[in-house]
Amino acid sequence: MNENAPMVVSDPLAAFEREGMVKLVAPAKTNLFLNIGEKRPDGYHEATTVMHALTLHDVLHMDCIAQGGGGLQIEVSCHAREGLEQLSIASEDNIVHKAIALLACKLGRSENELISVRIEKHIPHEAGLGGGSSDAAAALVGAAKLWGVDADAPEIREAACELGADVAFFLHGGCACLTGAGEVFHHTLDPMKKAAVLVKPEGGVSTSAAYIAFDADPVALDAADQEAALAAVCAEDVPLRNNLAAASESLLPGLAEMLAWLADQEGVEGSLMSGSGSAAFAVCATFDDACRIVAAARNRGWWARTTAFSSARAAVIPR
Ligand SMILES: C[C@@](CO)(OP(=O)(O)O)[C@H](O)COP(=O)(O)OP(=O)(O)OC[C@H]1O[C@@H](n2ccc(N)nc2=O)[C@H](O)[C@@H]1O
Ligand SMILES: Nc1ncnc2c1ncn2[C@@H]1O[C@H](COP(=O)(O)OP(=O)(O)O)[C@@H](O)[C@H]1O
Repeated sequence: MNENAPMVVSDPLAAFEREGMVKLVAPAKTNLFLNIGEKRPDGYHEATTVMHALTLHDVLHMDCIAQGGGGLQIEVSCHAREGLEQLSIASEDNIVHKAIALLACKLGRSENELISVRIEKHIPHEAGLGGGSSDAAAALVGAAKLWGVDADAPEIREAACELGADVAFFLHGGCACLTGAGEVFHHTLDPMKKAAVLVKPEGGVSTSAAYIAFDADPVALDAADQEAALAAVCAEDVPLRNNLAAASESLLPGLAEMLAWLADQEGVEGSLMSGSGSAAFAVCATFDDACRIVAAARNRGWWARTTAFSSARAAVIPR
């Protein structure tokens, strides 16, 4: 090796990372199966879902800086990548901010310190891809690491369940069947090793708006599909169903057309709206099929990209 050759820095941010900082991966998810049931007295709905992590992910950089006073301070900045629309929310409204504050409270932590978080957003928001929930799970894992708290501490899972129905899944990742309001683990499934396409029309769907539209006109799935999802051992065995799709379609003109278009593409083995939408995924026979479908979707003006099913979870990236 030539010792005078210039050093190649593969990650440009690495040069700015302080010793002790933590970098985390926050994967997107899709729901292979989503069966919403009755509304409960707490306002949440019964849900049976099979979630699968995707290789598409956000990246979080977290640092802990000692302060002279003022207790816990949290600063979260969000940076849109890959041409995504900037998420214009205040630091304190970011679910990552809430996650860190909640975990500190549960751990009884009262040090004077600043937790600074920089989120690189690759996952579109209001897409049903769980970006915010995954960021929150990663922030819990990252804060625990910065504070020297065991990754299995029960406070982490408790905080995840309080932050939102989807957050707990991201601590587990891979493919899992969940019940309750979507936060109770039923069983783990063998993940799929397949290429996929994600497509999203302009505009998103608010999760709470989708649930309200669902209550106005509920759709029931077959009991046989519910049994198949609860019994499935592999991700491939899960029937692709989502009874929230009609509600989301009623909220976003153009969504139904996009879902029909995706289902009709050559090389698509199965497709479905992701969670509450507005993104959809298609399982593809080959990576070449996925690339061709992405190009065709972009020609129609939709956001689209290839991805793959993954066994990832929200986790620290080793340095
Ligand atoms: C629909 C799903 C499918 O995985 O997620 P997305 O596709 O939006 O990511 C989930 O059920 C969403 O989970 P999550 O996005 O964590 O929702 P939360 O923040 O907990 O709740 C947002 C709102 O959705 C409604 N909600 C959520 C979950 C549930 N089982 N019943 C509900 O009624 C409630 O009105 C709640 O105020
Ligand atoms: N870190 C974050 N990433 C994305 N959205 C966030 C974040 N923090 C708060 N939010 C808010 O939460 C909403 C839902 O999160 P989002 O990732 O869009 O979920 P989903 O698409 O799975 O329904 C967003 O529209 C945004 O207003």
